[in-house]
Amino acid sequence: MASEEKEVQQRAAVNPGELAVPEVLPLLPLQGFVFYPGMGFPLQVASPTSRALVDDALLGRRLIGLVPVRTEQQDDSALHAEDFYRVGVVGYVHKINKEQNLYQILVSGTRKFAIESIVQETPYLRARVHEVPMDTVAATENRQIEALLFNIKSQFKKLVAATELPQELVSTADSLDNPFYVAYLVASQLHLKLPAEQEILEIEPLEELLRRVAAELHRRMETVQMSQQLQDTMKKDMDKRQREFYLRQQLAAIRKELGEDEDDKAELRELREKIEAKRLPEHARAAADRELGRLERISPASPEYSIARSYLDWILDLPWLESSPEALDLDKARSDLDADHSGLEKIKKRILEFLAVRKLKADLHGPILCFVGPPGVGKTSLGQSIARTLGRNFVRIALGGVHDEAEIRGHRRTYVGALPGRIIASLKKAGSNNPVFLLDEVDKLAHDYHGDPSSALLEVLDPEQNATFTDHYLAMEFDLSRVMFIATANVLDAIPGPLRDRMEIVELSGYTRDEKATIAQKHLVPKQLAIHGLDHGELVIRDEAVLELIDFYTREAGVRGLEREIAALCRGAAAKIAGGHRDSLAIGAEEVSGYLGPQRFIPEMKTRTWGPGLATGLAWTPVGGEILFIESSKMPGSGRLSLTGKLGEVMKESANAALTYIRAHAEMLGLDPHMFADIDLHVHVPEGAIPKDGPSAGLAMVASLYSALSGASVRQDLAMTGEITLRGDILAVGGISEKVLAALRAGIRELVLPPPNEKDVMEIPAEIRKDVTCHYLHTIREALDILFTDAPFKTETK
Ligand SMILES: Nc1ncnc2c1ncn2[C@@H]1O[C@H](COP(=O)(O)OP(=O)(O)OP(=O)(O)O)[C@@H](O)[C@H]1O
Repeated sequence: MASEEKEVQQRAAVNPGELAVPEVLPLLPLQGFVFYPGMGFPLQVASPTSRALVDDALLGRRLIGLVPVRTEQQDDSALHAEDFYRVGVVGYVHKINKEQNLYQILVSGTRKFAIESIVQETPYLRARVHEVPMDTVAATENRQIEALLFNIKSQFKKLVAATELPQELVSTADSLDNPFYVAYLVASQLHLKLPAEQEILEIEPLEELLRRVAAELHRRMETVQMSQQLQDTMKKDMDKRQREFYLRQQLAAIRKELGEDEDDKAELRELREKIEAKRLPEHARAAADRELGRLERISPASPEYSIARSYLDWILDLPWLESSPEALDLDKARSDLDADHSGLEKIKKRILEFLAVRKLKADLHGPILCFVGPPGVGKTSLGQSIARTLGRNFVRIALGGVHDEAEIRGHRRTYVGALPGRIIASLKKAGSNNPVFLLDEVDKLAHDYHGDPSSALLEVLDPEQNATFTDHYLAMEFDLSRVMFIATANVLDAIPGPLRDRMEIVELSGYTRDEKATIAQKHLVPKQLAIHGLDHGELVIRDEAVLELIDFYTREAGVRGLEREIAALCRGAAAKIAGGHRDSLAIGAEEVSGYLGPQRFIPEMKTRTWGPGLATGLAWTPVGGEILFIESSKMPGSGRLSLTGKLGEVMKESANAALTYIRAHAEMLGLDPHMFADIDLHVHVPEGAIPKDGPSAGLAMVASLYSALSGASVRQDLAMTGEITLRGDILAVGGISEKVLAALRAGIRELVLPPPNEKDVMEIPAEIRKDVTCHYLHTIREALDILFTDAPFKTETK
């Protein structure tokens, strides 16, 4: 044994790198790895065939062919030629350590070879081979190679630093002269798959080899870095969780010590009882149970607890199955509506018809009532009356300025501070699932990038869809089909089209002076007296005082301002009575200013000095009708027309059309057709702060301009509205009932109107209609005849 070892040592003195590649080599199969030139390490040889191979090799020059095999074949003796890769490395066996069935050999790789053919198959493979050169001659000159080598070495250094590779590898790589060896050393540390390792072994040109290794090194580096980042975040996460866990444990211990955990248990018990007692549909009960289960699992101190808790509260607070008993008695409805509102005959009739149809067909998915009209005409209070007469709860949902879909439909629970939308919140407020919802000011819905609230409303109002309305916060269905929706708006045109299609529009135009007086005495005064704790005997507000308020302290279509002024009178009187000065008071017209200060509105007609160039038009605004003065003036100039008073485009155009009409018909109208070249005209519509637009002032523009040009005055007791054409026709306009009311308010009782609008006038209640005289005229020429008592064309015709 001793002599054998000696022999091995002697042989080891040989420099294996200098040994030439023999022509024939025994092939030792390598399972799953590549042996690169320049490397040396111990191999274990177990199979009998391979052991025989080693034994034979030791008898000769100790050279064996180390060739990786493609297949994962455990038994070496079953391998065939095609299982081997084509290129391998010559191995020199330095040392052998034999145990019973296992040889341990120390081998170093020297040169590369390629298999040409197999010369022997058994007991092990032997092949005819030739050397594959590792040419380093070019390397010394090549800058590329130099750069690549530098790059590989420095990257490798980083890799070693970032991983658990032994530090010595860096110095080994630095000390190697042969660039091939450097490449192989690095490649062997990159955890490459066998095919990739073998590919590297097979690359012949040095530069290509170095590029490949540099690329693989780079990829490996990236993987290491990514895994490190991952590791870092996981570690942070773990640390945080561990800390939280620890703190919670502590907190639980403290709470236990303080006896608070009993409180928590009691709270949860109470919640469970509540859930059991509450009438809930299946899906809501399941959600409530689920949430309660979560509450039981999480700590009461965690933020999730309060989120889950308030969600559960919402479920418990909603009227899923509670509804008010519905009692619809049409006679009672009639008397309720009458008791709450004076006048409004046509509207009440429409409401009663609407209710009657609902009574006949309870599941009728009918349209939604929408009250359209100026402020303070009783839209909201009609809704309240309907709810009262039906015995349902009433909730008002203000939609003015709502611009976010989430306001209707809520925020998902993933948002911090999420809440249900207004529909669900209002249901909670209503406390029953069949309330009357008044959707106030649907015309003021806005929309922006947060989504369109009107589309969410569409779903709410659509009988086909609203049984399964889903709020984002609740994230489950709530049946809205029993809710009665009523909408209100000031301006019909501003209601989003699809919403308007689903509604039955009921227009309220405003009240006359007399109607306002009746409403005041029958409703507003008693209401305000009660609010201020004055009974009838203590304060009497006389009819003249109410008329004084209507004429000189308010200018409005509705009665909101009037109610406010009555409240002010009550406050003043209450102060006097409470001060002990008087037992009772009566307020007449003269006393009003003592309470409210000087008159605020002087009727416009009275403030005007009338004369040529003035005409009274009628305008429609969202808050009711208005009278509109048009002033024109002529002066020496060069034929220009200027327009002032913040007029909209359409109104400017109608001023131009009015002038064109007059110029084109100058002779017929008794004017000098040549005068226009030497004069400038100025049309002004006062109260400039109010924006004005629309074509309906066309006729008043003609009257005003003609009056200025001819020097004849338009009749002061007459107002007009109508769009004009250049040929002189008068076309229909909108807002007639509001305009008629506005004229009456201003004390004007004669109107010039387009003939198609006669039907609108007929819609106005007869007792108001009887106070006005309307002239329905087709052409401007006919209108001018009525508008002027004295004008050049009249004298000429005479
Ligand atoms: N015909 C009427 N009879 C009795 N009271 C009325 C009548 N019209 C309006 N009122 C009263 O006038 C006040 C204002 O009415 P309400 O608030 O309903 O107006 P609105 O049309 O809804 O206004 P907005 O468009 O600003 O909401 C209420 O106190 C209401 O009771």
